[in-house]
Amino acid sequence: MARLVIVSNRVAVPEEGGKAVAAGGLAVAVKEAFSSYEGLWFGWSGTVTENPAEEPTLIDRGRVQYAVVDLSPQDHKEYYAGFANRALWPIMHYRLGLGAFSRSDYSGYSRVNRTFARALAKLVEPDDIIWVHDYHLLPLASELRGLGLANPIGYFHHIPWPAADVFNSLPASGDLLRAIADYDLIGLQTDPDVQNLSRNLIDTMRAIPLGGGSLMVDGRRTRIRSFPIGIDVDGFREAADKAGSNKVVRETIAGLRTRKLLIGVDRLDYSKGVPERMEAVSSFFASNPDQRGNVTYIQITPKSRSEVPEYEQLAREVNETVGEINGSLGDPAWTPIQYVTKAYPRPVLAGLYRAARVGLVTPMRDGMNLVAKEYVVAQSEEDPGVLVLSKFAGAARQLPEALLVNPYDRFEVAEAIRTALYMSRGERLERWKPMAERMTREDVDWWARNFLTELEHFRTVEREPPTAAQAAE
Ligand SMILES: O=P(O)(O)OC[C@H]1O[C@@H](O)[C@H](O)[C@@H](O)[C@@H]1O
Repeated sequence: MARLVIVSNRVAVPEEGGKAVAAGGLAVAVKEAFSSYEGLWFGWSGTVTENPAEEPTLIDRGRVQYAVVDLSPQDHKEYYAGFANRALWPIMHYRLGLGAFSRSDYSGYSRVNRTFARALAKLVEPDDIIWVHDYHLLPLASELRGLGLANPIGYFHHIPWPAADVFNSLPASGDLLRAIADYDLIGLQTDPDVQNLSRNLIDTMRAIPLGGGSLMVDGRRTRIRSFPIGIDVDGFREAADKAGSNKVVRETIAGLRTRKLLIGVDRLDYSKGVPERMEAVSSFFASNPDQRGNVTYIQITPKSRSEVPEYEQLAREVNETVGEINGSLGDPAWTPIQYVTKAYPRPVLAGLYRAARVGLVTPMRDGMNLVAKEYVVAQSEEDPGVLVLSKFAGAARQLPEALLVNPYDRFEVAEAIRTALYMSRGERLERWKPMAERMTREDVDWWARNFLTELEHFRTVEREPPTAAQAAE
């Protein structure tokens, strides 16, 4: 059986006995990819230690072997908290003002990619296909090629790929564009992301388009295509169906009494637009005073990347915003915003989504946004709620029946909340049905299968040099 090797910064090693760990979107998606392969999942152990071992720790769990490496404090600071999350993350999310580039962080990022490649190369067999995930590992294929690996290597970028002028503001952008072309297949979330990267490679690297998404860059052929990531629809729907028996869900619903629920669930990240959303909810109550006391907004926002100063600052800003809004609008019998920073497991979230009349998913920019998809899938088919979705989330392309909003315009979002709350059941059903069908068709399995089927081609056909006609195109 052909082996699949997955590489990602975070690795979700299941507990012994097959019990899955609490997993984010990336981990669930990657797990799905192993359903038709055996193989290896390589990445950071999540541990930071003074003297990390050079060899990865190997953990066997059935058909998948996990190979994890620790990071030194310097690696963690420069590679993860520094270049990946203070330079690449803001730039990829179009937040030029938040980007903090440092040469030492970039050299740490390059060093960790090199160290990962050296450790991984020893574990890869000639027949393996390799699938690398996310922005922490842009140069990995290039490092692996430098060590002589000729295996098909694919890359999936979970976050947005910005327009050339934005990306090229990053001082290391030229190196990264050169390095990314060492992947055989590059998967992005949406077609605009594909256009942004392809255009940049053509204009900046003089790449030659070969048709069908293929480009010749510096004598190497790569293909760029969109593969919108999906969710585990069956698992999520089942969780929502069973959620009524969950204590947290039951008590939350009981606490609402007759109030309608607005829900937001996001990692605490400035790309998610949490304070902006709170301001929009505040505007809604300001212009709809009759709704005060009739609607509750629950915002669940687990803390994230607290070691990065911009995230610490955001945590303070959100606390202040919640305090101000609750203080000025609330009364002893009603708190407009219930804000929690605890992470809840899937059954609780699925139950809360189902109970919520409105799902508020209003990122300032997002590669895809799986919460939007989960909210849709969790709805009851008799009485579905309404999704208010940012037009700057990749998911908006697959969910055009949602109420699409500009998250920078708090009044537009406030108006959409009002429309959602007053929407008839007939219109809610009409909007929800096509979205639910699309989510079911385009689920995580569809996503993984599409990417891997295409990556498999690179074992043979795609490696052949372009014909004269293609090269002249
Ligand atoms: O791994 P972190 O920094 O805690 O962030 C959580 C996840 O955030 C996602 O949005 C990224 O695409 C993932 O790669 C990442 O793992």
